[in-house]
Amino acid sequence: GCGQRHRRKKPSPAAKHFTVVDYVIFAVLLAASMAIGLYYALSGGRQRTTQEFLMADRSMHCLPVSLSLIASFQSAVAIIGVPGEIYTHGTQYWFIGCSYILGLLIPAHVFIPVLYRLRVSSAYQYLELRFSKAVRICGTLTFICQMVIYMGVCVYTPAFALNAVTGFELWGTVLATGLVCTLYTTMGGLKAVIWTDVFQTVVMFAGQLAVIMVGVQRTGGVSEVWRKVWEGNRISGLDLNPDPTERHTFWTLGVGGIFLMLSLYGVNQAQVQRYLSSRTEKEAVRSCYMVFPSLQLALALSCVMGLVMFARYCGEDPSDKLGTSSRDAMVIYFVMDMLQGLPGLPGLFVACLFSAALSTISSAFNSLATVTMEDLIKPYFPAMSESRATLLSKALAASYGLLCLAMAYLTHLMGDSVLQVALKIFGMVGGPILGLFSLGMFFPWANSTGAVAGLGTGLAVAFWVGIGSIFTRSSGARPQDNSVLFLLISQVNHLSLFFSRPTGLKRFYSLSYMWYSAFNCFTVILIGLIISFLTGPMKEEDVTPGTIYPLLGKLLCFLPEHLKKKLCCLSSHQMQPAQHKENNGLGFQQEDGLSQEEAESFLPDGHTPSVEHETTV
Ligand SMILES: O=C(O)CCCC[C@@H]1SC[C@@H]2NC(=O)N[C@@H]21
Ligand code: NA
Repeated sequence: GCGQRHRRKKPSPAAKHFTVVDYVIFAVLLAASMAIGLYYALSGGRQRTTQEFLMADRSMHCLPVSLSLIASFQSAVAIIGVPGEIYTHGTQYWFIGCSYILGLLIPAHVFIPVLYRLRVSSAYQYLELRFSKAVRICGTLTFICQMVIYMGVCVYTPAFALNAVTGFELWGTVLATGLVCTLYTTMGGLKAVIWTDVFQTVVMFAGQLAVIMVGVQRTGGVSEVWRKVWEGNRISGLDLNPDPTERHTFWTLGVGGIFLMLSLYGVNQAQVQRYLSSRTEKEAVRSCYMVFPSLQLALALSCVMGLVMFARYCGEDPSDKLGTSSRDAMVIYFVMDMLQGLPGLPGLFVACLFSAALSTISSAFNSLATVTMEDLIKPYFPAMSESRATLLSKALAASYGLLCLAMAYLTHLMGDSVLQVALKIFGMVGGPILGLFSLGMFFPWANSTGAVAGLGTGLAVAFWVGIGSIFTRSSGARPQDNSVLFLLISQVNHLSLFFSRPTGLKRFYSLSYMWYSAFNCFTVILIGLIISFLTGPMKEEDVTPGTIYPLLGKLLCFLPEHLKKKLCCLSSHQMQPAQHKENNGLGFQQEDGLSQEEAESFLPDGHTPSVEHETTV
């Protein structure tokens, strides 16, 4: 127990109410977001071209880009799910912070240089350059599925949690959030999405900080909180258990988490679009570096919030007070319990919750509209006028908004821990996409057949493990017994009993969901290489310049040049040098000139330096 010195009075019953001030603060958040959307709809180029609407005229500075990068994948799921995780299982999850080092360095020095120099708008254009149009379409469709499901979770989470505790109108909130977000994204384009992300990230941090400060103060101060948390052994040590079915260890979080980060910050369209909207490549790399401290802060705030919550309730089960055993709803209960009687603070936390949700959903809308436009429509309608293309992009953003509301309802049927649901989605779908890009960038022999076969196998295995894990109770979220999904599964349960009889398969299903990204990534690469060699590997000269990252060359950089050339059978010219004015290897003219510093990177005799020197880490 917590060694409580005195019998604490039972917290007041669950029904917490908002004062008018709280609703006003929530309304101010929505209005401010709308205002930013309107501003960018009426200023600059007034969102008349897809270059502006989808790529922010490639003019962004690193500060807004870095805050927008964090906001894109830090939604209400983390704000609610992480404290619930720490409350229940202790601070083991905090070790995911170790994965942020390589999880951001590799995107900064591998993925950004390759993708930025190809001057693409959609990350999946890379797949056409490296492989074929078919591979690009498969990548785009996979990304669309991933983000549509993820969006549903992000819209549903804050509304559900608030409704469970405060009676906050559930579907009215989902509708309000979805509509406001759709409006400012459709009106203001990527510029509005990035600047609302900046504003919403500030609100998000402020809300969490307020809860922590009031919570510590009301739970008897820092030392009292530390004592209770320590005695409740919620401070987890370094768990070096190598067992891959162990849910959270240093390996699943610190190493498995790297692949999760690479799938998000390396190849996910939402993040790639932000890198590509930067003024120069160096600005994009800088924004990636700047993500690190803010991401660690976001992680720390949500973990500390979980510890303060533990100090307050000492591991008590909330179900009697709340009517649901969901830890996620308990976090809201804790917040309302702490902020009760401080007018405006509950409203600030609600604004924090919805800022987290809005900034993620708007990034998803905009990136979905971009890839649909660039990958699925433009190639078939090359003659489409700029104004029609922009109008269509806006219509797409709006329709994705409505689709996301439908997905929110589907989330109603999924497991109970939203954090686990979100991380599983990233692992099951983001992992194979990371594998596809890695196959293309690091293995010159890989061909299109191998890429498609690899992706297909990777997704099939990913869903096999993911769905299978729902049967085996050990590894992850279980749908609530009354949920439709559960009833569906229990119909086939006898099948699963049949499957899960051999321990091997049961162990396979029990793989920690934190390994999904790595496991699925390697499956795609392995199958992709095998099929490529079986169907005739690609030759070095057939590979489009600039689509290969000379991994071998980098790893063996200590070798003398001539040895490297012989060994890596890949000379450094494979890596696209910084683009020259007239042609960017894509066959179409570059809309805008190079930035000053990129232009200066050319040597006086016009020879473009081999990228080796430019991208040395
Ligand atoms: O918050 C969400 O919407 C999804 C859960 C967190 C996604 C991953 S976890 C590692 C990285 N750190 C973050 O803050 N978000 C991503
Ligand atoms: Na967010």
